[in-house]
Amino acid sequence: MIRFDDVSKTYEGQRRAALSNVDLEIDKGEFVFLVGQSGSGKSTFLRLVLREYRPSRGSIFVAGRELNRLHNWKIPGLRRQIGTVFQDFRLLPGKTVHENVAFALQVIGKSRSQIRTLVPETLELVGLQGKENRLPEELSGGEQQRVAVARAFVNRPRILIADEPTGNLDPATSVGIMKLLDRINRTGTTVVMATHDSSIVDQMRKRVVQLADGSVVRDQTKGVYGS
Ligand SMILES: Nc1ncnc2c1ncn2[C@@H]1O[C@H](COP(=O)(O)OP(=O)(O)OP(=O)(O)O)[C@@H](O)[C@H]1O
Repeated sequence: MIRFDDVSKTYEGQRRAALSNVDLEIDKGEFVFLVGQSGSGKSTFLRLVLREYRPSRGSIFVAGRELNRLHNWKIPGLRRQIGTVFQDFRLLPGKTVHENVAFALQVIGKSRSQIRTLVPETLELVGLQGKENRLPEELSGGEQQRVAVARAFVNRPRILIADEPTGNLDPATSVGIMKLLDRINRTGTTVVMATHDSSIVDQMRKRVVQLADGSVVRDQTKGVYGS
């Protein structure tokens, strides 16, 4: 589903590479934690998958596409296959829970009848039924992150990318969000999650890829946070 072939990325004006010589393959349906110290290259990896940047060297394949060869006009099509969740939720503040999730479908041209089915179904999946008409400010952090997960998943993407999704949540709430991501993963969606949350990684026992200074230094099935 995602393959990096000898990928390096040096940002403009930087001397040191943010990623260097990364070879990594993530199969369909896998759940992978990306760990490593701040600045080790986790977000850079995720941003390359989204084609927010191009690699300086090497090839990246995502959902059957070689990203170096992807025309700019095909980038929205790529991103439709990839749901994203971030630490800071990124909800639209003036819109209700229902509107936030529906908006993700409107922008990709889904019909009103599809939206009428998919949004309630997904809000139920994330446990937010009954809260459809609330505004983000009327929700707890954990609930806001559930909205963000619903928005990322409502289109049933093939890949879900999560960058520190539990970074702003307390431990009990974080466990709830992880159960949700696990459930989404069990539907066949590939999940790649960058995190500093050692207890979550240790509890879940999924594949762990560790980066250090832009290189993969550990790739462990059913891994733990620290080696
Ligand atoms: N837009 C950018 N321009 C220049 N350098 C960047 C940019 N984004 C990241 N970097 C640099 O690339 C390296 C890797 O950063 P990256 O954000 O990928 O790390 P990270 O592992 O996600 O860190 P964190 O855990 O703090 O989010 C760092 O040295 C960082 O300073």
